[in-house]
Amino acid sequence: MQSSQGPVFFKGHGTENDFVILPDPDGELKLTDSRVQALCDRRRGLGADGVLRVVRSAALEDAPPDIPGDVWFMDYRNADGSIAEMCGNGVRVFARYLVEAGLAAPGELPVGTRAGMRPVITRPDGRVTVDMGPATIFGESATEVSGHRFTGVAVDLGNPHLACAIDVDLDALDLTAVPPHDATVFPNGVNVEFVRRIDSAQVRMRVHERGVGETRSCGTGTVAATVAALRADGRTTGHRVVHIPGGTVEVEVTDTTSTLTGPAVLVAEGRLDAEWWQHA
Ligand SMILES: N[C@@H](CCC[C@H](N)C(=O)O)C(=O)O
Repeated sequence: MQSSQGPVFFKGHGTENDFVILPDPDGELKLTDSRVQALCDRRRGLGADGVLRVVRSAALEDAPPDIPGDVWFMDYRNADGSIAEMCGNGVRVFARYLVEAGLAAPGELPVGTRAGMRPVITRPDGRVTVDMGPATIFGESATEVSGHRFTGVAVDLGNPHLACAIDVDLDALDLTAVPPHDATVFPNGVNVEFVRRIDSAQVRMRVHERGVGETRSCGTGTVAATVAALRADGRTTGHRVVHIPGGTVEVEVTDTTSTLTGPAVLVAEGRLDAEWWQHA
């Protein structure tokens, strides 16, 4: 059977935070909320936590002013169609795609995002490191999940996080619903992380992502969680290995920036059916 030919897509993931990648160098695709929702739907679409549109920044109608015109821009959407400023796992998968597609040379490359430029390094072993910029604490807040009240730090990584260092069984938390949060601290919603210390070098984390639900990993979330874990150990800088349900990443927090290192995998490529895309 030959289906009518719609846009090309790729599928990839970073520690099982999965994405549909849509190459759109000249900004020609009309990426509506309902198309994003259909693509990300695990039954009627391809299934993913989010969509990464690959567009030249010069072709973007609403490019942030600090993004040069000649870089590749990661236009990120959550599974519910909402736009987010930044995605730490997404930007690593995005860089892997650029290199595999021959659009960038392996090694160091700059990626434009709504949170600003993010320098990325692709490594021969398949791991990708991204400079996530400063992880800025902008307050303290609280949430309540499974009968427990948790306090945590509000962390800005371009997108908003509430990261709670906790001392209860992580697996016992029900993260099905959006954790309640203070809308005066987080007027645009929030990603909520729960992080538990294993030892002085490692932590475990679970996350409820804004615009998605519980995911198996969140790159910006692992950095926010590291900030909270370091703080619980009386530190503001340091390195942590972060174990999430979808794998393991490494985070370094310094006085001026933070880095995230982990795998980035492409698993498939294909074409959307033109009729499906048109009606999505
Ligand atoms: N999974 C991402 C974060 C994606 C955006 C987030 N859901 C938001 O709305 O801010 C990551 O790896 O950082």
